Amino acid sequence: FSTTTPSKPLLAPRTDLSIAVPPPPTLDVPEVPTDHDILLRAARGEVTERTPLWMMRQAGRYMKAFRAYSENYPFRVRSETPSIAVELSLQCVKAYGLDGCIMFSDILTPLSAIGIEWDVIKGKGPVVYTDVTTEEGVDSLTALGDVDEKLPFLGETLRALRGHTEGKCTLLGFVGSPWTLSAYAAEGGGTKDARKIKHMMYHNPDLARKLFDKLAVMAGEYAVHQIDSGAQVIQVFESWAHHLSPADFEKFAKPAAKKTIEIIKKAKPDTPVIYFANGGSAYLDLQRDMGCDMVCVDHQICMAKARSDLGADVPVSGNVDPSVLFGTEEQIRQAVRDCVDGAGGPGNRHVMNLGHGVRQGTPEESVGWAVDEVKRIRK
Ligand SMILES: Cc1c2[nH]c(c1CCC(=O)O)Cc1[nH]c(c(CCC(=O)O)c1C)Cc1[nH]c(c(CCC(=O)O)c1C)Cc1[nH]c(c(C)c1CCC(=O)O)C2
Repeated sequence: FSTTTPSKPLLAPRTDLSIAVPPPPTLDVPEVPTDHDILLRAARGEVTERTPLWMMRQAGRYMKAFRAYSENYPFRVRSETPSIAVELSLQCVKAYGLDGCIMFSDILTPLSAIGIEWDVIKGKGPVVYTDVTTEEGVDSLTALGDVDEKLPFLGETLRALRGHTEGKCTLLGFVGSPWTLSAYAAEGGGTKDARKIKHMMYHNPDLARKLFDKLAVMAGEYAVHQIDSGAQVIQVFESWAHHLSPADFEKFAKPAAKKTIEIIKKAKPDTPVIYFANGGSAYLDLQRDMGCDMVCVDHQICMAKARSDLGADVPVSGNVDPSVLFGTEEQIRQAVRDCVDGAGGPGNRHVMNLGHGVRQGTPEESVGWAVDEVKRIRK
């Protein structure tokens, strides 16, 4: 991987994309690891020689090299400038030898292409400015349209990333699930109780479904565009499943997510799709038939039970508690071994991950221990 660290902050205004010059894709692969595509194979549901891994939010502020950028550029500049997004995606992969590289972007990124304005504010998190809780609001949302025209950085970033990762590791794209995106938009950002989207669901279910449906189509088409641009696996993030009872998941979120997955699989049957419902481990039985290739599991359940709830035939991803990374080296290694064992042993149609994202403040060396341990456990 050839990437660079900024020597001085580039104080570009956030609308200035003139620095968006990605380095040409480099295909100078010095030594080709035989397991370069192990994550892709496992995500397809194949038995592998060991368990591959990547970590949700593996590109993040826990890394000093990442903070060199996050302290100097706003989020949208970082994620919408291909040269920076490429660098931020690769930092952790280079540092730890992860089996997967996920593009540095956000689930909210495509919203601006359908008429929903948003930003990530330092110290506050994501903010959505457009009201989607009214009939007019929902009707005003447009189709995704031409992504290369509306969000040109996306394809550019993925194509450059694929040049860097080819023969080395698997490139992951991702989308937010329709329900989680709708909830983010309705709430206007983070929420304790998702009250506004629930109000819509209970008082005006037809309007709520219309919103979920629009976002389901958008997310599906956006994922297809990512695959056309080089993504080899897609993860669908139902990040706010913890706000949903099993009944509401089944009634509202599941049909919408299934629609997104259906659109992806119809256009790209060979690209594996991983579905992750954060906080949804109490209703894994409802996720058996999402139409995805693999179900990612949060850390509120032990992996052996998750496997049994899902059925042994369902490939799984997850689910080491991200907080374990604040523990000792031995505790971290043990948690990784327990997770591999819980999934039925190394390479048993399992992609190792955390049960949610790497937490801010995680010691950088902890991530290294987790990666090292999973790579040591072979058949
Ligand atoms: C819910 C969600 C969001 N964004 C995302 C999700 C789904 C994953 C999950 O459940 O955590 C997806 C996401 N966001 C980001 C990635 C990058 C790739 C990766 O390393 O996983 C991915 C896959 C970068 C990011 N996206 C964001 C950050 C942190 C802020 C920053 O870097 O400036 C990163 C690294 C902003 C963001 N965007 C969002 C949140 C909650 C935040 C964090 C806010 C904060 O901590 O201040 C919404």
